[in-house]
Amino acid sequence: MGGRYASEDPVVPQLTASTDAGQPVVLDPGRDYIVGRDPQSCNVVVDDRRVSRRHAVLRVAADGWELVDTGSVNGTYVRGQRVNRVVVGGGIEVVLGDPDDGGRLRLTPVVEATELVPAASQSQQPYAPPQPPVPQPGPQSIPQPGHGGPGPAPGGPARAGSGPGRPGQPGHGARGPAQGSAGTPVAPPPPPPPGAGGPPPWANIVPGPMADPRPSVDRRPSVVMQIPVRTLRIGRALDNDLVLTDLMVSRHHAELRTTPGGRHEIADLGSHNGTYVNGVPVERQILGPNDIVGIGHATFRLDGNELREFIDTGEVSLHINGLEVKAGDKTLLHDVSFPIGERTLLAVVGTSGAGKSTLLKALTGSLPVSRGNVLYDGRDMFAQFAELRQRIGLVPQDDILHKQLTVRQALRYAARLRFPEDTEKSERARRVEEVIADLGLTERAELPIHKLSGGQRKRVSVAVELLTKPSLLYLDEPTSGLDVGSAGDLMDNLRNLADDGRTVITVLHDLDSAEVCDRLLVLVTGGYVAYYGPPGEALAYFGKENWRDAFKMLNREDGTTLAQRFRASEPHARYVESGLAPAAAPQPQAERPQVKPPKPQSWGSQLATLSRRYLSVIASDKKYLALLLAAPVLLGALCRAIPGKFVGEPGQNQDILTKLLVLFVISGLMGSATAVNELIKERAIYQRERSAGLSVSAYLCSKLLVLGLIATLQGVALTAVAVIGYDLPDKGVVISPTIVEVGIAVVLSAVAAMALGLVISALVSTPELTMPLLVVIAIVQVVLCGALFPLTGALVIEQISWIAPARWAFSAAAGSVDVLVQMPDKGDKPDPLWKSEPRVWYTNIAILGGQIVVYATVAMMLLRRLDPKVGGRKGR
Ligand SMILES: Nc1ncnc2c1ncn2[C@@H]1O[C@H](COP(=O)(O)OP(=O)(O)OP(=O)(O)O)[C@@H](O)[C@H]1O
Repeated sequence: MGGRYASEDPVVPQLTASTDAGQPVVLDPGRDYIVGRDPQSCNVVVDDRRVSRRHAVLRVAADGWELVDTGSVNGTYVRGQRVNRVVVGGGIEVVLGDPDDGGRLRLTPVVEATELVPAASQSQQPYAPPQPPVPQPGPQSIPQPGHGGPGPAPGGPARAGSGPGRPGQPGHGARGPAQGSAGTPVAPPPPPPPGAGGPPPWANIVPGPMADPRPSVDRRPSVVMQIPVRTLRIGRALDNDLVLTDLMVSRHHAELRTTPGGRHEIADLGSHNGTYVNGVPVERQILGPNDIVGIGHATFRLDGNELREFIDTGEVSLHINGLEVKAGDKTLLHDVSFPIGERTLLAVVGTSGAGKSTLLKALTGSLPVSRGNVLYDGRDMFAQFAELRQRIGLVPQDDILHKQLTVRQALRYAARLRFPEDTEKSERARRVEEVIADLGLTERAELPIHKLSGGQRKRVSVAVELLTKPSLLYLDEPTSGLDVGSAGDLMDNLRNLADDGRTVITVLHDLDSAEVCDRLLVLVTGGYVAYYGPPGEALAYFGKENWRDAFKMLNREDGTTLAQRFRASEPHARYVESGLAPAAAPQPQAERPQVKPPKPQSWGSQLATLSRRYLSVIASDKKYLALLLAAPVLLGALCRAIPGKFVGEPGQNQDILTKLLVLFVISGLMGSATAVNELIKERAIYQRERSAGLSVSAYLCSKLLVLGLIATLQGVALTAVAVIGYDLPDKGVVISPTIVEVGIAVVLSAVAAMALGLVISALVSTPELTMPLLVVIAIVQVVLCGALFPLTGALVIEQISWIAPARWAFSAAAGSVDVLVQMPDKGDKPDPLWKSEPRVWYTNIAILGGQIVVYATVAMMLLRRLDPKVGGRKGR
């Protein structure tokens, strides 16, 4: 069996207790051990005068080994915090007698050496070797209990503290090392040797017990401490009373205060990621006995005079109960229920249009569900989504990367955006290097992402998501487009990520990749579950020899029938029913208000980071940069090539309208062309970052700022090349020399057209649509600028022309160069906007400025419509 320890006890391991002096002591479960200064009466001696003679006791409790302070004078400390009781979990260091330099005691569960044996011996003797099911026609070939069946079902016999967990890890009760504690690394199960027959060794290991539906903070707290009489300040900085070494936590995050009436209140100290009570962000709130406080990856609960703390290191279970998703009258998912244990890799496969992406969207809160719920570590995920969304990582199908940046640059910008503003550069850099190493990207860290292979690029996307240490990692078809080798490597990476202590759920189109998964969910048309269980048993369940035949059958048969058949089956009883918590019956849910994601960074900081990243992206694309610089020069020269002057014989200058027209068509086109693709091409990045707290306005302003700068430089260059050297009136309408006035109109025309380009970019659903729309804008600008025919009094056309930046920019410049004086009088009614009067010029310029604001606002509204409607569920 997997997870076996040196002890006879199937669950609780022996414990090594080591101090700075003397030999480590190995303790067997089953009796109590006294820790203290007195060598006569103590089993574990800590030789320090501040340690009490009999200071604490070490023993096995329901949640594994615990150390309980037995009323010592100077106290017991974990990470500087005085504690009454500590759960050892995967290993912990406690300090006795003084928080800073007291006697150190390291407690580490003993893992048998055979747990870490190399692949060959593992594969010969798998952890819980199932007999490969014998494929036989018809669903009756489902393996029967006790006939080579899998290990204990989720929530069944493998209950907390009474059965094996995942291979190579301690039993449930012995898990959950506190963050920052000296956890014992456990080797993931190795892959089977090439060519080895039968299911892989992990195929039938039931991932984690789930029978106890209580949250981990109740079931297996990492630390239990006395609530201090005074205020307890919680945060990342070392000067806090309770230090959380978690980059999602602000330096001074929250305070637990004792009120004069003896009650306890949690108060947020202006943290970036928020303080939550029962999943809802609070500024301050009196705590009741049932309230769960969430701060970063930590949860707290008051229990009498004790404060229980649990650090979510990723080892949490998930129960999906009766999920139903509707779009209008159409039901996209029908009663989807399954449990997922800790450290599980789940593959979601199915027929085309079966609802795989819909399930992922529902689970990540981007699509409302109409029935059912999801329990994350025993907590209603949708009700507490504001807090729990921070534990979710999502790798969409499209890469969430700026491909021009290097791997390291992309990760550093992502870290800057996702971690609280008060994180040090060095802290972020450390985490970036960790994920680079974890994903095997060290060799490629300085390469631009576009030079990486598809599989490597996907790993960078995964690395971005891992920055914040999510407990749940979702991936949408990560292997699509990859060759078999790269897909296999990527799946091995996912396998390792799950083994390292998180739940990984991936949609797959390729069944070959699913073999390394613990569980397989097969969805069929209509959003029905046709199978949930180990991948190795699926074909036998369907009574087919290969997946081609299985899918033929799944496509042919009705979804309701397949779902009914599965509900009546042995795998359903074994892998679904027994794993669902008793209180998990599907419930219709009331509508809940949407809670905005926390903003880890202030608006200004986001703007600065986004603008810097955008500039880096442009600067690293040398060809694009060269084009941006060359365009105004070449097009300005073209404008110059048009015969005629800006100032000629009064009443005789035929060409002035043409020259001005071309000048403003070019400026408008340049402005729109740079912007029209900008939002649509990075929509996947935007949507992912948005759900992680990106501000829409900061994002849009970063585009306006950088593109506005480009448009300004291009407008100045265009004016210089096209106009310098020509005679202009000595004085402008308002500003002299006149070329400055013309330049202002050109620049504003380019910037307003850029903002209009952003509207289009936010509006379209695919990049292909932008080019036709760009052509439409260009033509509208030409026709409606006023140069081709008189607009004044032309009903409808005149009003439509108001939306064209060229209409106002052209008019402002026309006033500056005295067009009404220059052009021949053809008897047309003179355009009142062309008058060389300050009031008219200011009006033209002000409307151009207004257009920039209006177009930017429209683009922002269009971006906002991409936000998920609710983070969780909607009313029926
Ligand atoms: N907003 C919607 N309104 C109506 N039907 C929808 C909506 N979104 C998805 N659907 C339908 O729901 C079904 C499931 O779609 P989904 O994209 O989840 O399937 P899928 O299994 O991921 O498909 P594929 O494997 O082809 O990507 C499809 O029939 C799809 O047309």
